[in-house]
Amino acid sequence: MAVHYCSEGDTSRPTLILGTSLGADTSMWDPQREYLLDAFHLVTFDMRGHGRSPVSPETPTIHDFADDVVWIADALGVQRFAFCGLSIGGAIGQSLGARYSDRLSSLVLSATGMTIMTPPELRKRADRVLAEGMQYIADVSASRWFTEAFVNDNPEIVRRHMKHLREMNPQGYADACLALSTFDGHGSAGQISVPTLVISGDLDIATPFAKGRALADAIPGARFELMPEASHLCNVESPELFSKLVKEHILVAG
Ligand SMILES: O=C(O)CCC(=O)CC(=O)O
Repeated sequence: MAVHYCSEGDTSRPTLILGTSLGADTSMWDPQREYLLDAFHLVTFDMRGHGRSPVSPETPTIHDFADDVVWIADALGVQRFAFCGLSIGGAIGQSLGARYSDRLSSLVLSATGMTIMTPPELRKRADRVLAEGMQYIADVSASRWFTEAFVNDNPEIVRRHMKHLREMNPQGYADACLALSTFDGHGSAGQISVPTLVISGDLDIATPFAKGRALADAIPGARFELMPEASHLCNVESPELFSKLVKEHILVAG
């Protein structure tokens, strides 16, 4: 389906599409511009029901979100692209890797796993935001997304992320929770044939790094990198290291 996207930089460079976490919008990738625009044509997008994208006409699956990424590439006239996704964005990356290897040059799967949380937890979250709105999830998310040190040192950045979460459409958030609740990459990870890097933060409680390591072990030839003193939004907490890992992996993969 048609979703909102931003295309930046020199389109003659390799295209890198960046997929956000649950409850985030394209601004999640602002810290990467400084480090990645010199090497890539950068594309960011809002998932269905997030940011400026419309809510899905039906409850989406992770494959639907992945199909939207291919829709964006088609709309831009891009045949082959690299994809980097974080958390639910990493689940979307797994779907792309297993189903669209002809379109992908390489993959980075960050702060993610073959499953994320449990189906009952995700269904409960979806029910709760639909009943109560986004405030409750905004209240608990700062400590799940960022280390305590980052929250203390960067109150304005954390406030901006929580504001977006609080103000987003509960239906869009609930739909993405339900999509994640039915996703299980155990059966498909072995089918991913593009060069893949898995990145985890060592202090991530939302998607603990053991999940990232297990994902890397399940994908033929995948490499695993553990980021120190980093939590879930490790791209925001340590933009320089995160971007360096992404850039090196994609440029070496070619
Ligand atoms: O971030 C995601 O895409 C899914 C996991 C999540 O929502 C992290 C959290 O529990 O806040």
